[in-house]
Amino acid sequence: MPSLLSDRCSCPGPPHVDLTEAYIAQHQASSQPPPESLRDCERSLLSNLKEHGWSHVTVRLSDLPQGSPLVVSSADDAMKDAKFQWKNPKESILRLFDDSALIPNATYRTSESGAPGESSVEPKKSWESRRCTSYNNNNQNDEQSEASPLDSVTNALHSIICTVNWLLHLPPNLLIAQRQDTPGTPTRHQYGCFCNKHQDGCNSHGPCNLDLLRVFHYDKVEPPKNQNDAIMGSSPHTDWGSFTVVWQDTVGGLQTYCRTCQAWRDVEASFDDNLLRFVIHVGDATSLAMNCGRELLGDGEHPSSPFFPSPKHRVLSPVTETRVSLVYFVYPSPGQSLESLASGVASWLETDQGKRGGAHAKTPSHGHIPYEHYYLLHDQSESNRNRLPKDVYLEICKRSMEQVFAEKWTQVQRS
Ligand SMILES: O=C(O)CCC(=O)C(=O)O
Ligand SMILES: [Fe+2]
Repeated sequence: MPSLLSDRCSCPGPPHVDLTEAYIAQHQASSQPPPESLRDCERSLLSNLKEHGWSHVTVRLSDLPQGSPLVVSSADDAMKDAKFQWKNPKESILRLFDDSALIPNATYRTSESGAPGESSVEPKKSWESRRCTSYNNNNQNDEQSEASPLDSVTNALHSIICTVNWLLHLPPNLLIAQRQDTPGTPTRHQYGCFCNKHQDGCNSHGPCNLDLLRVFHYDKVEPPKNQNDAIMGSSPHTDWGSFTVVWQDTVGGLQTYCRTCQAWRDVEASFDDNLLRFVIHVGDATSLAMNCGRELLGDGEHPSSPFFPSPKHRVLSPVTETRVSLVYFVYPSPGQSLESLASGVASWLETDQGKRGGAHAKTPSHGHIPYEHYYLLHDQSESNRNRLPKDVYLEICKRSMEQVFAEKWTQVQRS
C-alpha cells in the first residue's frame, strides 16, 4: 500500500553521530588510519549508513582548529561580499537571493521538477556551483578564474565528506574525488578544487571532479487544504552520486522514506550556533558499487535489501516561512563507470585497509538487488519511460559516470 502523506514512520531514527573528534583527527593526519579512540564514532556512522543509508552528523564549531575549512568559511576573504557565516547561515543564504545578488561561476535556477512531463513545478530557486571553478568557467584561457563566494562553502562541505570517507576506511579517490596534496598548496584550497591548469591539465583532460553545491531557497506556499495535497519543494528521489551532505534550516521539510514502515519520517531540523548539524545521504553510485561489486565479480553473494541503501527522500514546501538549505552532491572520481566503481570497491574491501573498516561484512540473506529503488536507473525521459531499471543498469554500467550524470540531467526539468 503506498503511504499517505499523513502516515509517519515510527521507527527509532539513526542516532546522531558527533564527528568533531574525527574531523579534527582527519584534518591533522589524513595519511594515518583513524585511531582506536574513534572506534565508537566509526561504528555508529558505519551502522547508520549501512542500515539506513543516511545519518545526522554534528560538528562543534568552537573545538575546531583555526584554518580548518569549516572555520575558514566564516572568516575567508572571498566570503566578505556574501558574508557567509555558519553562525548565521540562513541570513547569509537569503542574502544570496537578493535581487541584486550576482555570484560569479554559479548558475541561478528558477524552476525544476522531477521529470519533464510533470505538471507541477517545484516552487524553489537555487544557486548551483561546481567545486571545480575552472571547469565551471568557460573561458579556459582565463588564468585568473574568478573565485565564487560559494567556494569556501563548497570546501567546507567537501571537508566533511573527506572525514566520512576516511573514518569508514573507504577507498581513497574512488567514490569521492581527492587529489594528493601539492606542497605549498594554500590551506584554503586543500579540500577544494585542486585543479591547477599548469600541473594536471584539468581542462585538457576533463574535469578534476564533478562535485556540485546547490543552495536552495524554497518558497513559502499556502497551507494545503488536505495533508495529502502537500506541495513538493523537491519530489521523491534518491541522489545519483556517491554521497550528499545537507544542511537545512530550522523550518524543516526534508523527509526520508522508511521502507520498513512504508511511510515518511521528518528529518529533524534544529539550530545551535556552536553545533553544525548535517545530514549525510548515501547516493546511488555508492550503493550500487557496494552491492553490485560482488555480483559482478561472480561470487554470487549479495544482500536482499541493499546495505548502504541510497535513501529515498523529498522536501515538503514550507508553509510558515522560506526554507533554505545547502546541498552538496559528491560524485565519484571522474573516469569511473558503475562497473569500475563496483570492482574498485570490491577489491578495496579485500585489502587489509578495506577489511579494517567493516564495510565488507556481508548481510546473511541473499536475494536480488532492487534496481527499481535507484532513481539513477529510472528512465525519466519523456520518450522512453518503460525501460526497466535493471536494463538501464546494464546499458550504462560501462559508461563513464560523467556521461551518465549528464544524460540524467537532461531527463529532469530545470531551467
Ligand atoms: O533541500 C534539501 O534539504 C534536499 C534537497 C534534495 O534532496 C536534492 O536536491 O537532492
Ligand atoms: Fe536529494
